[in-house]
Amino acid sequence: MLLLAVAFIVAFVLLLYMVSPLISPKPLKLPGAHVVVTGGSSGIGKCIAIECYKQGAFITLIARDENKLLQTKKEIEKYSVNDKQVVLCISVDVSKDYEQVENVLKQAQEKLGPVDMLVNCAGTSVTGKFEDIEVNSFERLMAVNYLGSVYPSRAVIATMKERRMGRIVFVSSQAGQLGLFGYTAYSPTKFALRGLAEALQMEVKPYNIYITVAYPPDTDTPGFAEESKTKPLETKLISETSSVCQAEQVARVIVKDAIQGNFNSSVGSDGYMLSILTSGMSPVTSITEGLQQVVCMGIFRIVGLFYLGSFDSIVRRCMMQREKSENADKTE
Ligand SMILES: NC(=O)C1=CN([C@@H]2O[C@H](COP(=O)(O)OP(=O)(O)OC[C@H]3O[C@@H](n4cnc5c(N)ncnc54)[C@H](OP(=O)(O)O)[C@@H]3O)[C@@H](O)[C@H]2O)C=CC1
Ligand SMILES: CCCCCCCCCCCCCCCC(=O)[C@@H](N)CO
Repeated sequence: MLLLAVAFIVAFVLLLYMVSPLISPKPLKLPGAHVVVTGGSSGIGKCIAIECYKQGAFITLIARDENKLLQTKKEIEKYSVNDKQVVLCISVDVSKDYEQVENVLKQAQEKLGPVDMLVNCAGTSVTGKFEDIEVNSFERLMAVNYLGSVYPSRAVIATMKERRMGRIVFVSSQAGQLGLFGYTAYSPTKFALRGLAEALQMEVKPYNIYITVAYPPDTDTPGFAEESKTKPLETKLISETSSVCQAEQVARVIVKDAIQGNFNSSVGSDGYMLSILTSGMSPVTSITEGLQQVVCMGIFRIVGLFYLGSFDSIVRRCMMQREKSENADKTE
């Protein structure tokens, strides 16, 4: 019996080793590469653009607000490593009209060459209780966070396939790995990116194109500050389980994983556990990653159950508090 188990494990490891040449992509070279960053004028997207620019890439920034774009362009240009580098700005809404997105990307490619890496970082959030969130917010978030990632990706994929190279990054969220109080409108848009990424990766892997899904924790950005203004208490308390990250740090990790062609990109120990725990049937990009998933998944589920218990008790406590203060108001 024991022998059989050992034989099975040895065979399994051998099998993993056999397919390893197929699953370890060659790193992308950033110097001289054309990197497009949607949502590149603020927060995580801006830091990703800076990180790539520092490594010698040519950058196209996409966002709506032209002033913010120009201001960011100036900021990024301070980090140039050679005098040929260019930062191009394009003002467009990534979620409105596919043809418009396709056109602006065509223009960007005429100026800076074919896109080597596309980072889909444009996104926004609305928090609140399910019944308090406006119905049109559900639609708007799906449009910006999901379709706003589909459109640019759809517009660059044909050229990437022709060139048999490329990277596409989807910026999801830890809230795209588990559903939490307050995120009924936001989480589904980030879960959707994972489904898109898995299906697309299977299609484009033979063309040497690699997809990365990033799952950042709460990160100190203008978007996060805005979100925090109206966040329910429950969401705040639950989120405090993990600390707020700096955008520079998150960006460094995302760029490193994208260059390497890792399917999964996470930050911090919570991020690591969540990614192992939710790896499901996602593609694996290294043997060590596969082995870590096999070994750790069960243990992390136990850890996760404790987290879920504490989240439930936060939600219950908040409800009781609220009822108490409502009753007090009534008797006054
Ligand atoms: N900060 C956080 O805590 C976390 C954020 N994330 C995700 O990371 C991404 C970036 O977040 P963060 O840096 O906080 O966001 P910010 O709000 O700071 O920046 C958002 C960027 O996206 C652009 N953008 C928004 N809507 C559109 C649109 N319709 N078309 C084109 N551009 C648009 C904005 O420019 P403009 O408004 O001018 O168009 C801006 O450049 C988002 O997808 C977010 O969901 C994930 C986990 C945690
Ligand atoms: C073993 C498992 C461990 C699990 C630990 C879980 C910790 C949960 C904290 C979740 C924080 C929510 C992040 C959402 C950020 C986001 O996308 C918005 N801020 C966007 O603006």
